[in-house]
Amino acid sequence: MKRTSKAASSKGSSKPKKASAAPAATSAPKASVELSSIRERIDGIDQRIHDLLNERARFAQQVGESKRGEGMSTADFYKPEREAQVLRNAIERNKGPLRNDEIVRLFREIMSACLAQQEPLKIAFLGPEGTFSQQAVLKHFGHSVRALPLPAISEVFEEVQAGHADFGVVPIENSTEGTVNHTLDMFLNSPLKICGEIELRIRQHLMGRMKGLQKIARVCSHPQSLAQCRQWLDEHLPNIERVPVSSNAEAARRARDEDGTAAIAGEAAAEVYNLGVIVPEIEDTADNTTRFLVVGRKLFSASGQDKTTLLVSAGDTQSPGALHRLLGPLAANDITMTRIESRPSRKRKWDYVFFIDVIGHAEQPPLSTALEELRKASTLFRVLGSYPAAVL
Ligand SMILES: O=C(O)C(=O)C[C@]1(C(=O)O)C=C[C@@H](O)C=C1
Repeated sequence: MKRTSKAASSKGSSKPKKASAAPAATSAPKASVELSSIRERIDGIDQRIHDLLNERARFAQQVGESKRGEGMSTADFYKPEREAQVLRNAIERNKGPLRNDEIVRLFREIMSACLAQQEPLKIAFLGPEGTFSQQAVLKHFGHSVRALPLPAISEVFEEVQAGHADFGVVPIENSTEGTVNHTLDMFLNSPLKICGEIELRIRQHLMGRMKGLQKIARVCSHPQSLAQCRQWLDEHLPNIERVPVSSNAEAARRARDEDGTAAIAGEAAAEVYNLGVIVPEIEDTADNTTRFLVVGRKLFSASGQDKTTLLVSAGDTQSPGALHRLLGPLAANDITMTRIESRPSRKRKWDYVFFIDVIGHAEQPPLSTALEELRKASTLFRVLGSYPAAVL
């Protein structure tokens, strides 16, 4: 079956192929000698890695001391542009056998631990524990941070703005279901800046305390997740009630506490709420991915591969050529636009603002030149942030 083979193949592909077994009786003593000598080599390498990790940590400490000397605060110690460069360098020199995503994960954790020596960053996210937002926090900042779950996207913005958290992580769009409008609308009135983006492959699992599909009376999940699995639900559970809830973690909690309730959520929720996965990977599109934004209080310098998000308006949206006036300066300066989204301005009816993502950093040409021209052509112009393009 499609689902079973997908899960099996993703596991199988990461396992190294074993050499075919040699005859047991004669080769066993030789194999154990080989094994112990290989393990000796591994112990020696571990010692070197360990020494190098601590040597690296001491240098990172020195960087921290010099930053402190310049009067910087905890949030200022974090340098997303430098971290992106370290990770891109790691990918570039990687010759395997470790995969790029594993190498990136390991170096991410090393930087996370090095930075936490100075003081762990506080990262607010849309909770509770076990949500995809939490996974995004750990993917981007590593495990040596203090992750603060909050009940609403607006509270994530508020906590960062008030300085109670250094950064916030919020979902912005899903490759199957599109924009998270609530997040986009927060930028209309918030002074916060975008400091990073995170792409997370979303694997939705059907989970519960029951074994098969027969005992399921209702399926709970966040509306976005229910929508990402619509076709699968239509096909396999057509007459079962779908209950939208505030988060996937809340759905998992209900599946733990209520008879007949199953949840759609990620692996982390199954672990936190101690549920069995009934059917893995039920999302309708195979590369289902959510993009998250990191929000903070200041702008960062260029990393070499950056994106910029703009909030613009041309005044009367319904006048001839209004959108053309905004996009003209981008086209004239060869700027690549990766996304455009219109939202009600919330000032007048049928009046719209545009959120535009482009390739490049706002302070570097050719984008800086294009933005000067765009500023003149618009009635509302804000750079919401320039930030490193997601590394994997
Ligand atoms: O290069 C710096 O500015 C550091 O603080 C060092 C380091 C690292 O471990 O490489 C740690 C944290 C920063 O976010 C970026 C890089």
